[in-house]
Amino acid sequence: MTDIHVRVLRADEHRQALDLVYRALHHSRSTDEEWTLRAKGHQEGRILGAFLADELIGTAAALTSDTTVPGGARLPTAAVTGVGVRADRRRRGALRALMHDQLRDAAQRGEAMAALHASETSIYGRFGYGIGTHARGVRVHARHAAVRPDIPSSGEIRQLGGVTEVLATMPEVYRRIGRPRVGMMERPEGWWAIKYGRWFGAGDSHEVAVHEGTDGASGFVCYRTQEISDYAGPNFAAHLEVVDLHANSLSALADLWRHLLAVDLVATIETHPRPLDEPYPLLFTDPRVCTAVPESDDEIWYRLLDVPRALASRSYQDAEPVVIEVRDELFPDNAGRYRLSAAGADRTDAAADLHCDVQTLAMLYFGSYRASDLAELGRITIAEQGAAVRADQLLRTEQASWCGTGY
Ligand SMILES: CC(=O)SCCNC(=O)CCNC(=O)[C@H](O)C(C)(C)COP(=O)(O)OP(=O)(O)OC[C@H]1O[C@@H](n2cnc3c(N)ncnc32)[C@H](O)[C@@H]1OP(=O)(O)O
Repeated sequence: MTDIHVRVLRADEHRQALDLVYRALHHSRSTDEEWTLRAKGHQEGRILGAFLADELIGTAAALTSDTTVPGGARLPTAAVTGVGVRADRRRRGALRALMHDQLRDAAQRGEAMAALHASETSIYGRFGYGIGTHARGVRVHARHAAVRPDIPSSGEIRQLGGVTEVLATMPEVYRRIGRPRVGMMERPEGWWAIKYGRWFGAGDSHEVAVHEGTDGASGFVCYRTQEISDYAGPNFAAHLEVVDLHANSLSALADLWRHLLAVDLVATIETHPRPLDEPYPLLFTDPRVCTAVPESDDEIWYRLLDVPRALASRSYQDAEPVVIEVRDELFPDNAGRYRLSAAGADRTDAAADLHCDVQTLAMLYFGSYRASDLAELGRITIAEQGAAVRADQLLRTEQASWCGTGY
């Protein structure tokens, strides 16, 4: 709709935008304490507002970050968050206007991709976002669980104190553990204030335990416990919710679980969404103490903004080359043919073996989907038999891609 216009919000408009998003997502309005934390995470120029006349009707924000891509390179990324449109002004094009301006702004900043957690899967594909990583929560029956004693321990657990120590320590801990998985992202400084500041704010009961190996931090877990029955009966129990967990080895992961299982009076433990290929049952003496939490498992949606750069920045497995033709209506400069080979990716004039749109390319890029499956599902057109299988091999990643950061 033409009478909607989008502009960067001034700092004095940010709280109004936050409350608009909170209402859109059914949260209560921000408290003053929460606002103080949130304000620390806001990045100048990255919160957009959609206006009808002079009335703010929608907003979308982004954090400046980067994402690890196959092969280990890190690509500048707009981590999109805080998207909402007022309930009484929906389906008039406010989101469309916000998304277009936001993507153009990110591209102008030199960001090779935009990324987001989607509230609903039906929204973002039209803007070129495709599912890049997957994740699934794990539920463990703590009273019957024990970590297998033959998994070697590789360090000590140190529990951190209050919010000051946590905020001073955790950014460096996260940096130290590195980026063991494709899809992991840089956590901007303000992210820690927003997330951990809130988890450790007044009236909250979160804890952080850091795993310290011989070379320094190799993992950490942030969790909180909640009573699920009172002291009166014989079955007093608490539920432990893991809200953030990263480890750069399975032995560090096992040690963190030894710590979690040592927390007394806990009946059940549930984790934030984990990588799909983490061999969870094998951590425990009885593999059946854990089950997947039955939820949808798309984690991060990516929009490739600079396709030539993105394709040239990732690594490829050893296989015969394939030429892929990409369509991109919003960023026509991305459109064209690219030759992918074990040596890298370049534009080419050669005939295409496969054709797909930029959304499908994002699904291939992180190795989370096989080209041959997407071809069977009608998302890729094949010009040459065997090309999809070559693309499967070239684009395969060793481990499941996973971000592990909520924003
Ligand atoms: C990254 C994040 O922050 S995720 C959080 C997203 N926010 C929410 O889910 C909060 C609740 N929802 C909202 O605030 C709004 O409904 C929004 C932001 C999802 C959509 O805003 P609107 O201004 O109504 O969207 P807009 O009118 O621009 O619609 C653009 C297109 O998306 C479609 N669309 C919009 N919302 C939805 C939806 N929830 N489901 C399916 N399609 C949708 C529209 O039909 C339209 O389709 P078209 O391309 O065929 O024309």
